[in-house]
Amino acid sequence: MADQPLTLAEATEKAKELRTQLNHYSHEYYVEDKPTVEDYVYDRLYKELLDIETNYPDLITADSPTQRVGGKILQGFEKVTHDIQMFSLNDGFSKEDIFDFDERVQKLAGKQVGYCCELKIDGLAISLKYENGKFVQGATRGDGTLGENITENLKTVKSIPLELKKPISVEVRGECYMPKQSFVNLNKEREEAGQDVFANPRNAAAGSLRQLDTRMVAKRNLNTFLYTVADFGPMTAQTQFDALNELSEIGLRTNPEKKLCATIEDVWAYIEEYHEKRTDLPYEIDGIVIKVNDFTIQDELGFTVKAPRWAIAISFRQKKLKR
Ligand SMILES: NC(=O)c1cc2c(N)ncc(C(N)=O)c2s1
Repeated sequence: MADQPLTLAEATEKAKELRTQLNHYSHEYYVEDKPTVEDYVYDRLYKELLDIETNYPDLITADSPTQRVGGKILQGFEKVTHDIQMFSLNDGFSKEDIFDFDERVQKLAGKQVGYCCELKIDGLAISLKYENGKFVQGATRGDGTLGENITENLKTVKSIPLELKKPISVEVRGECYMPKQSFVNLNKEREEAGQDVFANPRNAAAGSLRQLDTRMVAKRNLNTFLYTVADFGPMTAQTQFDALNELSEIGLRTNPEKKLCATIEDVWAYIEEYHEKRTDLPYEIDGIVIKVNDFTIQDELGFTVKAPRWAIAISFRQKKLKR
């Protein structure tokens, strides 16, 4: 005999249980890249939730996984003012530039300092605001002060949690990017459809996030790595390396290739290592970001008009690293 339809009370309880389970599986798959169930298990639970929401539309919540597929046609993107400026980085292009940076830092800090080294993801810089753990606003960098509100589009990016693991209010920054394979697949589709192809994954990611039809964005398989805490809220990290771990603990996706380097020689070894490895990565990088690890020293060094004195980016734009 066909299952008896659920009462509203049963449907409410079951929908809550399914949302929790599906969001957990989604976190494992999209944020941790370590799924513990097969796709068909996820799909079966998803269909069960979709059926309940179809019968009881009032049970649809903002953090339901069914809301990730988009469905809004936006009229445009409102402007967003970044209360905390999204700064740019000074660029270095050679080993000499990196060693000169270290010399300046040591002189200003009055001692040798440790560095947190991270891959420079070739995507689009974004800022994410969470209030009491709920995702409330996503914005582009824009000119660093004025960006565009792309919240609805970022809600379709599966690795951006709609709710953090802790009910805290924070603002974090990172990169939204298109994985290399997704870029190849998208351009193949576009070529077969007689459409212009994207020049590179960065343009493809930027073009995708500019779509006014959120259903289109949902199909582009965009991803993220978060790497900066703008508003710490109750977060307690005192160093960049710990902040990255704390971002991961609250449910945000961070890049696993980070390294704590005690000397600039170790930093240079990391740069050479990833200059070699970059073609094997499933996403494009355009360099390495080197930051003074200790936040107290970062605060002491401060900023020039346009960029922090405590960080530098080395570009991989040219094929050979200038040693
Ligand atoms: N413009 C910037 O400040 C940054 C840009 C980027 C980028 N594209 N990828 C990674 C990082 C990072 N791990 O800090 C930064 S920082």
